Amino acid sequence: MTLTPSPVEQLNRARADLRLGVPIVLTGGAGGEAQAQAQAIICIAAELLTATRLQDLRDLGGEVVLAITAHRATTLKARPYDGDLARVALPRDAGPDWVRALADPADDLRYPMKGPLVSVRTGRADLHRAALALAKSAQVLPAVVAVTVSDGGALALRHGLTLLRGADALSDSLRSAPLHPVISARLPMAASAAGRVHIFRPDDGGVEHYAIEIGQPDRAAPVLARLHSACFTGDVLGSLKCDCGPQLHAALSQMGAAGAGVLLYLNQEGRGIGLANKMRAYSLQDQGFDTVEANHRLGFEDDERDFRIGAAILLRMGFSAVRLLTNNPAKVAMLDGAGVRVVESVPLRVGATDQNRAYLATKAAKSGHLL
Ligand SMILES: Nc1nc2c(ncn2[C@@H]2O[C@H](COP(=O)(O)OP(=O)(O)OP(=O)(O)O)[C@@H](O)[C@H]2O)c(=O)[nH]1
Ligand SMILES: [Zn+2]
Repeated sequence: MTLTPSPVEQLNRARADLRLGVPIVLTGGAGGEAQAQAQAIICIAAELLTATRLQDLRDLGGEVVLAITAHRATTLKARPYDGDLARVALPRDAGPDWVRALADPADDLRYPMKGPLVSVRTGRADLHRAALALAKSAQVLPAVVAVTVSDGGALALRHGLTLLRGADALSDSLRSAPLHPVISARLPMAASAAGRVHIFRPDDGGVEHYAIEIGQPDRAAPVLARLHSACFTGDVLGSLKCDCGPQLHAALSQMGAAGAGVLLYLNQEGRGIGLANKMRAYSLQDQGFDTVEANHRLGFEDDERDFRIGAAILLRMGFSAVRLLTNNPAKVAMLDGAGVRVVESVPLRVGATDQNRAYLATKAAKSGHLL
């Protein structure tokens, strides 16, 4: 029936509910297995948990766990029995503050002893894994409080909760939404009077991305291109902690001077973790952790970006080969893997400051960037 939300629409509701602190219900069985179909969890984003909702979860009668990624578990010395994640049992007397202290590393150094933490090793973790992927896509901390329930469908119906069926296969749909062009308009810029901004919107209701086309690049030849990830602090505020602002402006100037080029402005703030989490990472960096360690302590990978989005936009615009302005070999590999041929990697070394020297050195040492 067309009145019923599609799985993608339902996914968006779930993402919004997680950001609100409203519980969602996930059921398994994407592969058609009866055993997995019977699996269900109800979960709430840890950073938004209230005492009342925690009590409601306890009243369901099952074991309440906090699912965290293996990176966060390692910091907390909790055993990640599920490989890439751990399900930490909530002690009976633990309240929302205890949960938040586990999810959020802000006070790790002030209160280092949080354990001993006991990880659950029985039962399946597929749905917890899906819930963590959803939390990342909602740009909240990757930590969810969850209870396994027997009839997820009935529970969701009874309480008017968003239900995600077949959620054990969620990670793929979260990452590969197709995009469609919305509008494009002329924009004269300092770097070039012949600028044009194109807006692309993903079909899954995720954030929009932009393409800035300069001049009239020849679609039959490799185009001078840049995949730029949003950096509010660097691009807008002129932060000295990174090199993003100078890279953005240097790339546009180079394209302006060449008379043609395309710069994708991808809304993947903070290497895909969102601005709030990036500021959490900055706060950890002030405690002495480097950019990679800070991401890990928060429970994220070093880099959560998906550059296939960039490839999809380039292909949609008719560009299948690029001369890519970057110092990041991972961008080259991702584009190549996604069907856009990188004929040349053009270094973009600008914006080194006393304040970002250590940051750039860490990216070179740990993330494979070329100095
Ligand atoms: N999580 C996190 N993100 C950061 C930090 N500093 C900068 N960023 C983000 O890192 C991204 C940098 O993007 P880019 O300049 O496109 O990428 P890059 O990997 O440095 O590659 P090239 O600049 O092409 O060499 C932006 O999304 C910034 O917001 C940090 O300390 N932590
Ligand atoms: Zn930056």
